[in-house]
Amino acid sequence: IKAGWFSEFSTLWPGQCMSLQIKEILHNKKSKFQDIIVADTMNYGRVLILDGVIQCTERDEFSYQEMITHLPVNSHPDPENVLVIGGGDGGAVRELDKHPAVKNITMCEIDEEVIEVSKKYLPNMSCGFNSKKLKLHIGDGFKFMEENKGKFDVIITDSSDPIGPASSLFEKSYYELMKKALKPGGIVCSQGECIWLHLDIIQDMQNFCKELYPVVDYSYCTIPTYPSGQIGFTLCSLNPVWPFL
Ligand SMILES: NCCCN[C@H]1CC[C@H](N)CC1
Repeated sequence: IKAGWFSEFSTLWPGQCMSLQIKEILHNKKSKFQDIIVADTMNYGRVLILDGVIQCTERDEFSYQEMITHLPVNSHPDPENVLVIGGGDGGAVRELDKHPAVKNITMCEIDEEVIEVSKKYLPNMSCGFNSKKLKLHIGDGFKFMEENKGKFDVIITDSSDPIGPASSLFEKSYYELMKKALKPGGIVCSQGECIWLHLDIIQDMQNFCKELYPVVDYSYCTIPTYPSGQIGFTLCSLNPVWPFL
């Protein structure tokens, strides 16, 4: 990558790619898990790129971070204890901290270097790490889930794509684990990919979630720098009665 244009090629969106004009590369280093790049762009502010995939830009991240957090916590009558798997840029925690009913935020992020890079270059997102409600764990969300049963009112999986470190977070066994980690009436909200690109993954996830949770749905937001300009959320609730309030 050099100052000029960054193009987001991936087998997950064949035959298309989003490109951003780059003003300056601020960080470019491999962590234990992935390549981490932060760059300053022409008109999206700073961008975080992991293994060549755009994770968030300062200009449009709010669209995704607000939805993935406020959809579940505003669908729950008393979302006191919230778990975030992933979310190392800090934006999800920033949003959760705003909600008066949220008392405890637990975060489990596998790559500590993403947090350090966000603290250094993405202050508008990493401000979330100043939350007094936050308890931070560095580790694998899958393992964390196995060790934390019946503790959470809401679980948010703010992950990258099902290639590399995040692939296990898109499997049925992970949703079985989350179900055990929820309190009665708990709600799950996960980064759910894009209907224009991943309808097969989405359909498969909706089907296996319906075997586990009484209420399963899919929501989406528009976000210009994600592939096809939008991304969705897989929502599951243990409370069978909508609205859960
Ligand atoms: N907090 C941002 C998490 C990143 N979310 C994903 C990044 C990769 C995209 N292709 C899909 C969303």
